[in-house]
Amino acid sequence: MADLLSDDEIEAQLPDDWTRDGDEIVRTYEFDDYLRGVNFAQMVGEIAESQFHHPEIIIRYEEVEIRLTSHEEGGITDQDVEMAELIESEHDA
Ligand SMILES: C[C@H](O)[C@H](O)[C@H]1CNC2=NC(N)=NC(=O)C2=N1
Repeated sequence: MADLLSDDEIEAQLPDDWTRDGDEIVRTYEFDDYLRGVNFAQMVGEIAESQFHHPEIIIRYEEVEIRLTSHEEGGITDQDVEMAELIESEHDA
């Protein structure tokens, strides 16, 4: 079990363009068309499976919202930050 991060730790470790929303960290990615978003969601799902840490993925027209929290711990842990960083690195690839 990972430890819950403090408010200061969350603020310090949150990757650029991610925001905190209560017990979740959130980012919305924009795409030129719907299917690029769908493909991105698939890639996020593959990362989630590899890390066994699963975000909420909301697919909308030309945008995908990713919401991360650690359910078992009941808040934000370094697993969420690590997932956000992995997603960022894949998105920038
Ligand atoms: C039983 C429990 O659901 C599993 O251990 C994993 C699966 N994926 C998970 N994903 C997230 N975001 N939080 C969890 O606590 C979590 N737990």
